Order: sequence, then structure tokens, then C-alpha cells
Amino acid sequence: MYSDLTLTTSTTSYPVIVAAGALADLPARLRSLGLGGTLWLVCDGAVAECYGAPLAARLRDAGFVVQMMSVPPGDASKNVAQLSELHTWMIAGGVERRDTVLALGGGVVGDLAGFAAASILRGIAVVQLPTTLLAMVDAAVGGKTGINHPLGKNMIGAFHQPRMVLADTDTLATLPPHSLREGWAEVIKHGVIRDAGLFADLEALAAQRGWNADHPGGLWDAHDADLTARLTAIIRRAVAVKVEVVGIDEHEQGERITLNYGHTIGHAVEQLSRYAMLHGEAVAVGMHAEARLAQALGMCGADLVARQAALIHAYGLKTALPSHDPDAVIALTMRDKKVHAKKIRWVLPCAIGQVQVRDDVPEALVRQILS
Ligand SMILES: NC(=O)c1ccc[n+]([C@@H]2O[C@H](COP(=O)([O-])OP(=O)(O)OC[C@H]3O[C@@H](n4cnc5c(N)ncnc54)[C@H](O)[C@@H]3O)[C@@H](O)[C@H]2O)c1
Ligand SMILES: O=C(O)C(=O)C[C@@H](O)[C@H](O)[C@H](O)COP(=O)(O)O
Ligand SMILES: [Zn+2]
Repeated sequence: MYSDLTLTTSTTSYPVIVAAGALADLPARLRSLGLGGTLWLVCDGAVAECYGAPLAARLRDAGFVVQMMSVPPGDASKNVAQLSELHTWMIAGGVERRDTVLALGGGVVGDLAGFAAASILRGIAVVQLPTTLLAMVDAAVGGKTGINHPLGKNMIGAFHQPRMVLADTDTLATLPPHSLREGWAEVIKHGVIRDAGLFADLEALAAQRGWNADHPGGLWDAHDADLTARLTAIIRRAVAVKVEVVGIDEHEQGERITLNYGHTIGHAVEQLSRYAMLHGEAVAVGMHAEARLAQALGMCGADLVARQAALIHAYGLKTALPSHDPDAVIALTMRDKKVHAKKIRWVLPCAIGQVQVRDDVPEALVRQILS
């Protein structure tokens, strides 16, 4: 048996639950946190039928008032028009300050519905119910919410901590392989930035299962109890990294910057692809490029770059940069939220499990890596 994690910051504290079948406990968990009023359940079209409608029925049976809305799947939904639709839906439906938004789905729904909760009536409660690997280990935890702007990824948003994160790992059984695969990028990131043991566990599992050859990304097999248990343990370990970092630095004034490893270049290529590239796919490419940058600066050896690349490949992801004009990539990196006094703050690995933040990376070197 595992106990819940608790994320405690200087302003709040909330449970982070990762367990098979956890959604069944949602009504009782909401009551124990004193969350009531109307529940505004937001999901995307793909999740609505499988999980949204049954969850709404379960909550209504338990006596809750539930309104449900689904948004189109994909990063394109993280925009002002979609946000405005959510606002209109809630205002027209008589939203009150005691109400709660339930964000059921992947990182797209978590970010969008989380920001709707942060902005409606100047902020109401949100509960994150992640159903993708990426959202379980990363997006649902830590309170970053927001939408994209035509000029940059996640440019509009707010820090708005959820009252609870409840991840039902049973939902992963229906996740398409490409969505599962992109989630591994953020798991690997957590290993590289802070947890060498997690990185080694991922290596061991990949070597044992031979995913490289047979199952790119690794399929979640609900009938394989041993695999499910090992994957759940890995997810918990990856979540623990995020919980720890956000607990140290809620508003990204220092330590939290490390969670952005791979994202300086990753966000740029993701945006240049017009979001055809999935977030995790872009982060994988970004981590490889940024590790090469660290190597070029003498911060790490070729062995680290090779080991990280091998793990990225073992989980079915690519490391090769798409062929974009380096100037276009560099221009977008200058809009990164980590830019300070016109300098990019790069998160660069010096060992597996350890990163440093550098603001003295010559642009010529970045250009060389991008070329
Ligand atoms: N706020 C944060 O800290 C944070 C962290 C990492 C990523 N993000 C954001 O998260 C987004 C990516 O999230 P994502 O990778 O979860 O993608 P996503 O939300 O687009 O979900 C991926 C796809 O899987 C489908 N899906 C979700 N759960 C399912 C299930 N259980 N069964 C079947 N289908 C399911 C969805 O409909 C969608 O098509 C990006 O916008 C990224 O910027 C935010
Ligand atoms: O939680 C964080 O902090 C992160 O940076 C996690 C990232 O994986 C995530 O993609 C986040 O949304 C990026 O934030 P941004 O501030 O760079 O837009
Ligand atoms: Zn990310």
C-alpha cells in the first residue's frame, strides 16, 4: 500500500493521489476537503465518453450538482476563444465562488480548465484529474495553468494550485501509444534533473522489456500485474520529483526553473511545428539539444549525452531536431519565460540527476547545436 503524497508550499498544501481505481473515491475525497457547490467538469472530446460521462453520473449519484463541458482535443484548444467559451458556460450557468472546476484529461485540459478556474470570479477551486501519463507526472501537479498566444507557448496564465490531484492509473489503459510515449519525456526529465535512481529504474525496465524493439513507448497492459506495479511505482517516483521541486519554489524564482529542462528549445520547436509535434516529443528533442550544449560547454561528457539519448530512444521518442531555421528557433528562445535581463537562463545537465542554470551560453554555440 502507498500513502498519498502531499504538496506543501508556503501558501497551500494538497494531496496528490496516484492509484488504480482512484476516481471511484472522488466523491468521498471532495466531501472530505469540503468541496461542494456546483462541480464544473471539463474534459476533452476523447475523454468525455470514456470517463467524463460515467464520472458525472457517479458524482450526481453521490448528491453533487454537476455541469459538464468538453473541448476539442489538442494543444490548439489552449486559446483565448476556448477559454472564453468556458467562462461564458460558467457565468451563464450561475457559477459561484464556492464552486469547483474538475479538470479531467491530459495537460491541455488541465492547463485550460485550470486557468478558467484561476480567472473566473477572480479564482475558484480546481481539482486536477489527470488521465495521461504526462499530466499525471507533471502537468496536473504544481499549479501552472494557462493558454498559448500566437507569439508563444503558455504565454498567458496564472499560478493556481489545485485543491487536490487525483490520478487514476487505470485510465492509462485506453491512452493511445503516441500519447503514452510523449509522457515518458517528462518522466525522463525528472530523472535527469533530480533523481538518478529514477533514471536507472527507467533504464532497467527498458532493458528488461525490450521496448525499443517491440513496443515503442511501452504499452500499458492492464493484464500484466507485474508491469503495472512497476510502472505505477515509476510514476509515483516521477511525481515525487515534481512535488519536491514545487514545494521548494512555487513561483519559479529559483529551483523550479529546473523543471524547464529541455523546454527552452522544446517549446520553440513545438511552436514552430504549429503544435503538430506533441509537447513530450518536443521536450525529448529539446533535452538532447540542451545536453549537447552542456557537453560543448564542458559541463558533462559525451557519455551523459549518449546515455540520455539511449533512454529517450528506448521509450520510443526521437532526439533529432526537426529542420527549422536556427534563427527562427533562437528568436523564439528569446521569448522564453526564463529570460532575465535579456539573457536566456539555460537548464543544463552536469550529471544524471543534477542540473545547473547558466545564463552565459554564447548564441554562436546555440546556433552550432541547432545547425
Ligand atoms: N502545467 C504544467 O505544469 C504542464 C506540464 C507539462 C505539460 N503541460 C502541457 O500539457 C499539454 C500536453 O498534455 P498531454 O500530453 O497530456 O496531452 P493532451 O492533453 O493533448 O492529451 C493527449 C491526448 O490523449 C487523449 N486522452 C487523454 N486521456 C486519455 C485516456 N485516458 N484515454 C484515451 N485518450 C486519452 C486526449 O484526448 C488527447 O487527444 C501541453 O499543452 C503542455 O504545454 C503543462
Ligand atoms: O511545472 C513547471 O514549472 C514546468 O516547467 C513543467 C513543464 O514540463 C511544463 O511544460 C510547463 O508548462 C512549462 O512551463 P512554462 O512556464 O515554460 O510555459
Ligand atoms: Zn513540459
